[in-house]
Amino acid sequence: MDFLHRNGVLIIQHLQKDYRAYYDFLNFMSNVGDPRNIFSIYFPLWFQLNQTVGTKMIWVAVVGDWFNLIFKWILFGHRPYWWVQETQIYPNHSSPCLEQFPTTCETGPGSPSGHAMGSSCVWYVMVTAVLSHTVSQMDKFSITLHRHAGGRGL
Ligand SMILES: O=P(O)(O)OC[C@H]1O[C@@H](O)[C@H](O)[C@@H](O)[C@@H]1O
Repeated sequence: MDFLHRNGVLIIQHLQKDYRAYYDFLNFMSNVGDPRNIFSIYFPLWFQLNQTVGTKMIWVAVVGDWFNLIFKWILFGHRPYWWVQETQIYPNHSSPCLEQFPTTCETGPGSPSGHAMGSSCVWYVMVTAVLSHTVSQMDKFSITLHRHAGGRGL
């Protein structure tokens, strides 16, 4: 397990160091996808626009959170931010310094990440809804165009 945590820490360091320029973008994506927005914003909003998407949102929140809870009970994984302080694999207090953010300051088990699971589900539902809407609009447009061209005998 230490091998996994150590590599996870390396990936976090890589992202925090080499992708600093994308901080605002990544933080924005993470905040927009925050599952806590489902109940207060996305469900009421999407239910007005499209009941199927709104219902999907609620199912994503309920089923996704339930799965996350079960997986957390099974794995009961460390969070990298406290693992680097507690592990003995870094000699002489040379543990890496990881930057923390408000959403990472949680005290429960960290694996699998509820935020990562929830956000990816929220983004998946929203992106697929927008894509299918766009495709159906394009289909309607091309049918109209085809009929129009056919009517003119082109
Ligand atoms: O399991 P993780 O990654 O710490 O994420 C859990 C948190 O993820 C956040 O997105 C939710 O808004 C919180 O309610 C939740 O506690």
